[in-house]
Amino acid sequence: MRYLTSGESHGPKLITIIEGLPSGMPLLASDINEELARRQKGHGRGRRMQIEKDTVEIGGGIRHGYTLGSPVSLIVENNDWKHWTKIMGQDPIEEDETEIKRKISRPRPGHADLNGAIKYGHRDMRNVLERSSARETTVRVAAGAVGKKLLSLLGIKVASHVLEIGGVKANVESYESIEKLAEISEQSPVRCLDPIAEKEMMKAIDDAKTNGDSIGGIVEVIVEGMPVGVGSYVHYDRKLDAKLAGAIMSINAFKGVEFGIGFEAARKPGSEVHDEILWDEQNGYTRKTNRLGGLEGGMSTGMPIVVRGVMKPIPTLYKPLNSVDIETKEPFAASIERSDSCAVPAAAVVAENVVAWELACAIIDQFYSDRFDSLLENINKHREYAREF
Ligand SMILES: Cc1cc2nc3c(=O)[nH]c(=O)nc-3n(C[C@H](O)[C@H](O)[C@H](O)COP(=O)(O)O)c2cc1C
Ligand SMILES: C=C(O[C@@H]1CC(C(=O)O)=C[C@@H](OP(=O)(O)O)[C@H]1O)C(=O)O
Repeated sequence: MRYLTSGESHGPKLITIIEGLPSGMPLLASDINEELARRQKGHGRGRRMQIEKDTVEIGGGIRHGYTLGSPVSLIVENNDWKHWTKIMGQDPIEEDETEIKRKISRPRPGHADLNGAIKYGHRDMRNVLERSSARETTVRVAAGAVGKKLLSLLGIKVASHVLEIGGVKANVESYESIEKLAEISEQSPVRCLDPIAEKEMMKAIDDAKTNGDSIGGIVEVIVEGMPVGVGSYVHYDRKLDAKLAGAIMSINAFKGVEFGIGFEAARKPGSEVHDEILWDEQNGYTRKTNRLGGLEGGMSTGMPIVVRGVMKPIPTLYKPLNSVDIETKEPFAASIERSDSCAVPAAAVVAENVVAWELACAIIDQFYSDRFDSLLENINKHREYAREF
């Protein structure tokens, strides 16, 4: 299964085409819109989120609430486009339209601007920033929501929460159930399970905004119900942990990823890292602990998958950073019009959906069928086989 996306941040629309979904899978626009609305929330977002109200139009691939097995195309309109029709217009422009032609020649530190301009030969860096913007995560979430729907129909649940913002850590040792975790994080303006940390996180975001600064954080995605043995140890590009790490790292501003106890493993002896194997009649093989986050040898262990990602602070700051104008080569202090001061809560939703997509792809690869009903049958047979192994 794969998807491509197209669209610029202030262009008319964002589009994704998903190929490889089985036929006969229930799928509604509302399944996707729910995830899109979740991505738009969170304390610390800028004015753009008040302009947009992301919903999908289904361009093809679905009939009467079920997938057809043909490519599914999803389209999200940019409400902001109406303010940008001249600057982002697709037709050639006249020589004297200087206002519209004004080029962005000042690269913003921390963005794709300078490297992208050099790579593609753009002297107007708008040609870079429009596509490198995290606006594109809208349609990545739309595709991820389809993956998440497929997983849920197979009994696999995905949820996320925020562990840290601007150095404020949530005190979360355990969670009651994945449903409860999803419910509590959904109610929090920063998607945090710890009510004390939640308030401190919100204050940290407000302080950063007041100071013209920005802050990052850590998000955690948890997956329950994955069958054992998905992914593979036999070749590098079939390793499930590598795919999940790539998916997290592909989110704008993400700079690190870890599974289970993650980097802490470097500081502990093996006896405190590896998960002892247990067996009982009802469940088959399980683990005494889940320090390795549900992954061993590039495959799922059947325990919950626990993956975390680190988001750097938003690079566009009201407090200007120094840069160099590519036309004059003169230094300047970057000034900006609008930006998020913290997008960690929104990024948790993005992380949840890119993880769901990757797992859905791995499941389709392994239990392949053109039909959803036999995909479900294949996975259930595998679950039974693993239990009796
Ligand atoms: C949900 C989300 C919202 C973001 N909003 C902004 C923003 O308002 N302003 C900004 O400068 N960067 C924002 N970013 C981060 C930039 O898109 C990102 O840092 C930039 O594209 C450079 O990519 P890199 O940080 O991965 O190297 C956001 C990222 C995410 C995931
Ligand atoms: C539009 C979204 O996020 C945008 C991501 C972003 C960036 O540079 O990544 C910059 C901002 O764009 P704008 O300058 O239009 O306000 C954010 O609002 C979104 O998440 O839907």
